Formats: sequence, C-alpha cells, structure tokens
Amino acid sequence: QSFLHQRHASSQCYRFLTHRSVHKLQETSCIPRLRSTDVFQSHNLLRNYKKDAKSTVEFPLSPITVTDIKQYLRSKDILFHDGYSCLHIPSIFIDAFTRKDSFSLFIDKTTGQFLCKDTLVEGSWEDLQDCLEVMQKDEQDSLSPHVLLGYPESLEEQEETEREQREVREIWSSSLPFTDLHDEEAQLVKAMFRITKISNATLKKFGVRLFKPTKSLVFPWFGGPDSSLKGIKLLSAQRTDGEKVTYHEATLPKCSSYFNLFGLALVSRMDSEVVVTGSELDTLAVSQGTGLPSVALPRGVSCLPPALLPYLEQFKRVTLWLGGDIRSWEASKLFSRKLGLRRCTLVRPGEFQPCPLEALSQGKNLSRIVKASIPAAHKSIVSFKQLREDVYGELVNTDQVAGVKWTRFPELNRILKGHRKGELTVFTGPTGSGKTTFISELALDLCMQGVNTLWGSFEINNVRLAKIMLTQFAMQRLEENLEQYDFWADRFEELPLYFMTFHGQQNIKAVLDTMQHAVYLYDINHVIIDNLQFMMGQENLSVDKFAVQDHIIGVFRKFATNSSCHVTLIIHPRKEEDDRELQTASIFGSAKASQEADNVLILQEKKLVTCPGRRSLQVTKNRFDGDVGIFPLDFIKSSLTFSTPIKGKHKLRKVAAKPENEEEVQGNEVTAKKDEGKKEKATKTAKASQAAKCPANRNNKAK
Ligand SMILES: Nc1ncnc2c1ncn2[C@@H]1O[C@H](COP(=O)(O)OP(=O)(O)OP(=O)(O)O)[C@@H](O)[C@H]1O
Repeated sequence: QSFLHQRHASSQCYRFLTHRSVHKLQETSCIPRLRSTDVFQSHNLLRNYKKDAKSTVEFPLSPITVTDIKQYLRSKDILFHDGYSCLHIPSIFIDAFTRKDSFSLFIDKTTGQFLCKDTLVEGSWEDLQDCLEVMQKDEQDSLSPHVLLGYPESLEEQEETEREQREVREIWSSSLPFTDLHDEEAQLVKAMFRITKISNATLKKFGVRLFKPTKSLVFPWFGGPDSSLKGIKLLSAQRTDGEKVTYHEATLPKCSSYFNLFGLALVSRMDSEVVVTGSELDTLAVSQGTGLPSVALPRGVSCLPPALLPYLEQFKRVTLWLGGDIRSWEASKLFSRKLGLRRCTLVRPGEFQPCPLEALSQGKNLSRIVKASIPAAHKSIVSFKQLREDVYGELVNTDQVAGVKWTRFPELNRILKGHRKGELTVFTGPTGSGKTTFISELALDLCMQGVNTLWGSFEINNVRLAKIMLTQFAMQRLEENLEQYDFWADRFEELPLYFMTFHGQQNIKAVLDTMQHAVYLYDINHVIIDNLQFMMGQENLSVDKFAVQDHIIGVFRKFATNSSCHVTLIIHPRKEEDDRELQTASIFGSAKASQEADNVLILQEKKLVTCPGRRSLQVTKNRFDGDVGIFPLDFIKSSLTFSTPIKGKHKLRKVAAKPENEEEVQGNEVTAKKDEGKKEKATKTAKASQAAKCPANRNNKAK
C-alpha cells in the first residue's frame, strides 16, 4: 500500500517508478525468454519455429481476474463495455472532447494487459491502474500518450529496428504490383504459387506485390493511426514432388515483433463479421470467394497472440477457417476459446472443405462452406448426429490424429504413434538414470517441429537445462567447439521454447497458474514438470505421501484435459529394488492415479543382461491404442543424446509389461530391429548435413 502511495506521489515520480516497475516485472517474470534476439531471421525458416519473444515480459506478479478488473473500474466510476476477450473503456490517452463515446481502450480479461487503439499505447494492468490513479489525483481528464515510459531499446536494438525499417521501405518500393507485370509473367508467378484463381483485382485490393530478386510475394502490413507501412511478409514457393508446393516465409520486422492481421486495413468499422484464416493466400481466397472481410493470423495456426485480440473485438461473428488439416482444426478450437466461444464458428477441415485457397482452386462455393461452419460452443449433451463428422474426421486422418511424430525416436512412434494434445504422460526411472536428459531430447524433438513447449525444471536450473538441450540440438560437445556457439544458439533461440523460473519446492497452485498463463499467452502445447516431488513439500504431509502425489497427478490430469495441452510429469519411483524392474505400480500410490495417466514411460536401467547399465525405454501404458513395448537406448555422451543401438549388437528382450497381445510385442521387436539400420543411417546423414551447414567459425555469421 505504502509503495503504491509513494508511486502516486507525483506524475514525475510515477514516470520513474513505472519504468522501474516494468523492469521489476521482467526480473520476476516466471516465464522469461532465453535471451533477446538480435539476429535477422532467415528467409527460409518455417513459421512454426518462431516464437513471440516480446510477450514474455509481462508476467503478472499476482494473477488477475476479470472480476477484479471490473470492480476496480467501478470503484473509479469508469464506464466499460463487457466485450468478448476484452473490457472496453474510453481511452484516457485522448482528450475527453475527441474521445466522445468511443471505447477504444481494450483491457484483456485474462491478463489485464491494455491497448489503446487510437494512440497504440499499451501496458500492463498495473500500468493502467497507475495511470488512472495519477489522473484522479491530479484531476486530469486525460494523460499524454507518452506518460508511460517504454522499455528502452539498447543502441544495438535501435540500429536493428532502423535497419529493418530501411529494408522494409527498400523492398516495398522495389516490388511491383501485379498490374504492372506482363500478363505472361503474372501468370507464371501465379502458377508458381498455385494462385491462378486469384484475380489481379484481389491482389491489388490487398496490395500484394512481387519482389523479383527473390521471386517472392510481398504482403504489406499497414497499421497505426496513420495506416502507414509498418512491415512486410515475404513468401516464396518451391515445388516439391512435382505438384506439391512448399511455402517459406520471412517477416520484417522479425517475427517476434510482427503483429499484423493481414487484411485488417480493409476492414471497415461497421463490419461485424470476419473470416480468420491461417495464411495470407487463404485470406485472398476467402475475400474473393465470399466477399466477406477476412484476416490472416501472422503466425498461422501456431499461435494467436493476445496482443491481436483487441483488433477482433468489433466482430459479432468470427469464422475460423485455418486450413485443411487436423492441426488447423485443433488450433481453431483452442483459438475460439480466446476469442469467446459464443461468437465463433469453425470450418471443419475435410475432403470437401480443404483450406480456402485449395477450395477456390477446386471451384467450390466458399460462401456455402463459411455458412455451414459449426458453432464453437458445444453443449454438454450431444447426440451421435453431432459427433459423426468428428468421428469421420478421425477415421480419415488417422495419421494426424495420432499426433506429432518424433524424428529421433522412431521406435516410440511405433508404440505410442505420436505426441497428442491433452494427454498426460508419466515418466519414471531410477535415480540418476538419465530421466531429465532423456525427456529433454524427447521434448526438444517435438519443439523443433513447432510444438510450443514450456519447461518446469525444479531440480536443475534453467541454464543447465538449456545447456543440455543446446548440446542435444547441436548434437556435439560445444565446450570443444565454442566458435560454433553463436551459430547453434541463434537457431536454438528460434524454437518456441519457454522456461518457468521456479526452482526448488513449489506450491502447486503457483505452478498451475503459471502454466495457465503461458497457455493463454503462447499457446503452449507441451508442459514438462521435472519433477513432481518438488510440489509435494508444501502439501499437508500428515496425510499419506502417496495420496498427496496421486492428488497432484489428478490436478495435472485435469489441466491437460481442460487446456488441451500435453503434460509430461517426471516422477521418482516409490521404491527401487536392485534386481527388479520398475513397473507401473512402482510409481503410483493407487490404481486411481495410474488410471489418470494416458501414457506411462519407464526408463529401465539394468534389464539387458548382455550389457549392464544400458538403458531401455519401456511403455507400460498407452491409452491411445493400447500398444506397449520396450526398446533399447544408446547414450552418446558427447551429444547427451539417446539413439537406437546398432543392429544385431544387442539383443532385445521382452519384459513383463503385461502386453495385451504377446504376438504384437514380438512383431514390434522385429520392426524395431528393422528400424535400427535406418535410424543409424539417418543419424549419420543428419550429422553430416548439420556439419555441412555449420560454419567453421563465428566469423561466417558476420559475413
Ligand atoms: N544412459 C546414460 N548413461 C550414462 N550416463 C547418463 C545416461 N543418461 C544420462 N546420463 C548422465 O547421468 C547424469 C544424470 O542424468 P539426469 O540428471 O538426466 O538423471 P535423472 O534420472 O533425471 O536424475 P535424478 O534422479 O536426480 O532426477 C547426467 O550427467 C547425464 O549426462
């Protein structure tokens, strides 16, 4: 209280302290980014490798609820509209006469973060409270938009921003509108991007141009009160497998500060309906095919940054048509929660409803597809009639339904089939057997494929953990190749990877709040908790220890389901006997708790008689399709990675995993052996190609 009073003693003082409080927030942030990036992002990186580095700054010191926000506003006699994702209040950064009845300041209901659309002033809930207090104290009816001190950019950052802005202007001014191209050339470019059905009029309307030197389409980002050019996205196309086209994109400014809803500049204040797509080309297709306003998400289906929500508040109906695959479908269900379920309808991907661009090329009626979109808010009781399309979707897309495949662990794909959202994986193994090291590689593999990942490492600190992951990423001992550090660190920084800063014993509520917050901000798909024992300390230990553990498992289970987020829990076994293998029962206190887990993985240490000390991974539970099994792991100390042993060298043996189908396990083992040769070859090729890509020294980076 007294601190607050001091803060509000004068505007001058307030400016200084608010500035400091921003830093305080950064210091205490529970989800910091690894390091600020100052590297221009390669034109060839896929969008799902990018992460929103900027938003890690604003972790609230104490979680805020919409009720708290409303109560505070009422206490200050501030009128507000209760919007879908935000509360709308009259902006305090424009004078009372100009603002009239316009409610242009948006407060995020989940985080309290605010944005004034008229002045683009933004800040945390604490910042807004400070501003309101100062206004009241000084009896002012508005504040200068400059009252909030920004987060000062370093000289390097300023230079980088200026360089980017210069580059934006240069590329834009040397790009050509399609109407300036010869017919033949325009057709050729359209054929290359597979957009022959998109008319020149549509391209012109959206201001799409061609940048000839890299044969890229240029999508402009117009924004701010003066609708000036704020950035661009460059899209290049490459034909693979004859007909298939792979797109690569790059943004300026770099992806972490690229917050453009492409198409927004064409939306009028009166529009109440919008179709949200996962790519700029899809937005062109929707606009041309339906005549409806349409916007594209800057990072496609990988995330919907909350910073964009105020721009979507005006729409009473939002149709999410994010693509033609299961990943888009899952993303649309998650994003609709952020946008407010009531107003969202979803286009279910399928044979007759591909992504908008494909639908346009196939001559489908896009308006009809949008009209047939289904409400996102589902009822608690449904009939099979409502479910049949979902069931059909699962049947025709079995591979995608099975989840993201590991690239480094083909044997795990064979047993578990993939990594799926909303599941709970429990992982155990003897003390010091390499649990953290193994899970680190397992999670890294997924993260490298665009699975947004959050680590809760309570036992080892984040620097050590990041060092392990970076070594696994580079697949080599970086201590001996320090000149390559920047090369690998720059690439590692691009991963959608976040760390909680908790260390040691933690209160489970604080951890869950942080996880929830991260899911909202970064669309986290995978949380790893290492390990559960660090959440036990503060619970009431007068009750049975294992009952507490089971309770905590139940809490994480609920979180995984409700947040559609995969949770991997590392747990120490309850007892270890030297000559006995660990089993499912070695972890859980009760049968109920083992029931909660979808997957149970055990790192077995001493099971292969021929090679003591060798680890193997055993899957003892797999709710998805019931397959269980075991496969050996080879540990490469220099890279801290695990890989399948060389064919024929080590004999696989069956363990008492109580497989439902013994024949199946034997079959699995045969397949595993077949895979070994392939894996070895793949590892060698991967290492060779990485070595080829990696520069001999850091000077190359500067070049
Ligand atoms: N398969 C392996 N063979 C030999 N050493 C390994 C293996 N896997 C990991 N290690 C090493 O063993 C040490 C402990 O590994 P790690 O911290 O991953 O184990 P843990 O099971 O998580 O430990 P704890 O039980 O304390 O949580 C590390 O130095 C790691 O590099």
